[in-house]
Amino acid sequence: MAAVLRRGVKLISSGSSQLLSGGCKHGRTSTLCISSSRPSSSKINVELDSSTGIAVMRFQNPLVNSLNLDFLTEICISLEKLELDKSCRGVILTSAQPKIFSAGLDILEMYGKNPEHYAAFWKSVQEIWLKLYGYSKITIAAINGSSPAGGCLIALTADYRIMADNPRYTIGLNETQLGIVAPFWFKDTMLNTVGHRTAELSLQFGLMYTPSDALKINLVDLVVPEEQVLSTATETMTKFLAIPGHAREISKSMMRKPVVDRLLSCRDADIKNFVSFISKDSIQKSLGQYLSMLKQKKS
Ligand SMILES: CC/C=C\C/C=C\C/C=C\C=C\CC(=O)SCCNC(=O)CCNC(=O)[C@H](O)C(C)(C)COP(=O)(O)OP(=O)(O)OC[C@H]1O[C@@H](n2cnc3c(N)ncnc32)[C@H](O)[C@@H]1OP(=O)(O)O
Repeated sequence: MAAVLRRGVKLISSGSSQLLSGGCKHGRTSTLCISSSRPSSSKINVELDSSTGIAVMRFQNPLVNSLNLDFLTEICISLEKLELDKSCRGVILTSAQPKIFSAGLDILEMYGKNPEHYAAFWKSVQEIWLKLYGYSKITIAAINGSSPAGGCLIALTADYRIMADNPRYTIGLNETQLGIVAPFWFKDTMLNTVGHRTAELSLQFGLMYTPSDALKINLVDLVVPEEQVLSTATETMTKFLAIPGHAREISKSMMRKPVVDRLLSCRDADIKNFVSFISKDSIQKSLGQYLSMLKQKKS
């Protein structure tokens, strides 16, 4: 159930099974409607401040915010609700997990499963990208931890990226390091942000960047002390909000629509391509080895 935190601010815990359709208004505070059952299963929480119109969406999928089917679905539903909610003007994406923004796609969703599962999973990856890259409202990524691959993609879809100044955190599209290939729309999102040559090197080597290096190549827009990431995101959002909304929105769409349309024109083929690629023995072997490496790292 939504709980009032301070004047005009509501905390919204949302498990995908708990979300009801449509937004609703409670007095002065606009928020999402959810049922009160099993709030502990929520993988995200959303705080919407109706006095500023700024929503903060925190990812909280232990341990590392890896993007599995349920989590992706939950994020997508919440984004949709915020997009429909007139009192929301912009969304800050950040993490409630220590040290990690998002570990990217959940490798277990792409390993040892059947083609139907791979297809459903990839469809949900497409959905989140289409929703975020084509999002009408302002989005800012407050990157308070590491952000490899799909985590980097989520950050790349935002209108602005602010990263915590901690050299232990890295960000980038590291797919080739896992023996897999970032699909064309991951590539296009990167290319639109950092330019052709940097994207080419970055994708081939699967480079991960420290915050200061990410700033140098414009992968992030700002690096600030960790404790200032959220406040800086809020300040930046206020600057975006000062721009006439329709003009900003059309400009955003003009920049992004060709890339969005490209995926929309071949969604089914892209799913087929993914399923056939990920099902290959050699790719499964690479993913298996990578998972073992992640586990061994601990011991
Ligand atoms: C021609 C082309 C056609 C079509 C396109 C085809 C293919 C494209 C396909 C896919 C694209 C994929 C994009 C991706 O996002 S792949 C995922 C990439 N992610 C990573 O490489 C991150 C790996 N993880 C890490 O680097 C680290 O875990 C960390 C920095 C995120 C966190 O480090 P910590 O030291 O804090 O924590 P760990 O002990 O390492 O991890 C804890 C726990 O979590 C498990 N885990 C970590 N990341 C993932 C993940 N992405 N998926 C699933 N599980 C993950 C890790 O194994 C640990 O588990 P245990 O506690 O040991 O059980």
